[in-house]
Amino acid sequence: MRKVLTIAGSDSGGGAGIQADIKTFQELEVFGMSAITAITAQNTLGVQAVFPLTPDAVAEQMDSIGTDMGTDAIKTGMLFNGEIIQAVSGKIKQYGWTNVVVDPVMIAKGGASLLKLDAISALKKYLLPISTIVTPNIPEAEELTSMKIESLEDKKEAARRLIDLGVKNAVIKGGHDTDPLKSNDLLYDGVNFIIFESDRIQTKNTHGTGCTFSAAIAAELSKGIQIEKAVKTAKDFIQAAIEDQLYIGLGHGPTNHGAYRKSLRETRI
Ligand SMILES: Nc1ncnc2c1ncn2[C@@H]1O[C@H](COP(=O)(O)OP(=O)(O)O)[C@@H](O)[C@H]1O
Ligand SMILES: Cc1ncc(COP(=O)(O)O)c(N)n1
Repeated sequence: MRKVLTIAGSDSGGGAGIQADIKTFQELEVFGMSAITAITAQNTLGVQAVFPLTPDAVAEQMDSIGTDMGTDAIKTGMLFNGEIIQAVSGKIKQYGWTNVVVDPVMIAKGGASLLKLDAISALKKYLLPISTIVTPNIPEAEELTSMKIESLEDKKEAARRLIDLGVKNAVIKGGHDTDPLKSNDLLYDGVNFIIFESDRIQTKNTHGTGCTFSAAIAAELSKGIQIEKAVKTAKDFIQAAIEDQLYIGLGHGPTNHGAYRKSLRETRI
């Protein structure tokens, strides 16, 4: 059984953060573990409160994994501040962990800040250079590269700038794109650009899509699967999860993490 560690925030609503990651790991048949960075009081209407943990508390959770179980891949989500980013980066280096997927979570869909502004430089300085892939949405990619993204050419330029920061691969996600019909993601491995196309699903229930997508990439990388194939599976996983709607809560509801495996079972029958 391959093992995957998520280092992220807890979402009491169960649709994003640690909860989305662990559900995704389970569905993709890997053993999920967690180091919690912050506890959020959150539901489909927004984030009501954030309680960050100390960098030491995060580091100790990582030590617990590192000194016993080990991990085949890591996914980082909400890291909240520069001190936690430094602690996480230090531990990844100390244990020599590879297959590091960084979802540079900055702002929740309702507008709440999940990363302090001054932490962006720490993300660029400490974490991206030791990462396998970074998975920003369009506003996050704009923030990391200090440029506006309005076209495919802009996305390509932003992806190049991300690789220049030392990360091996970058995928710029299309959820925030202005295209009303498509939600395409662009992967760049430093040599080739690959577009993962999908139809945009008309729904407000997209809470946790980015968390789920990056967790799925980490799960696949832990199995020794190559980046392009891992991103393809993650894209299929999130498309199925958004499509098979749950209608939970009054606001931006969660996706259905069981939908991808259900669709595989149905195609087998
Ligand atoms: N309405 C939608 N229809 C289809 N795919 C979507 C939709 N919204 C987001 N996605 C997909 O979900 C994943 C997460 O994207 P995005 O919403 O941009 O991330 P984030 O949650 O970090 O803001 C990407 O693969 C994106 O293409
Ligand atoms: C604890 C936590 N982590 C991350 C997100 C971002 O969620 P999304 O994937 O919708 O951008 C969130 N709302 N809460």
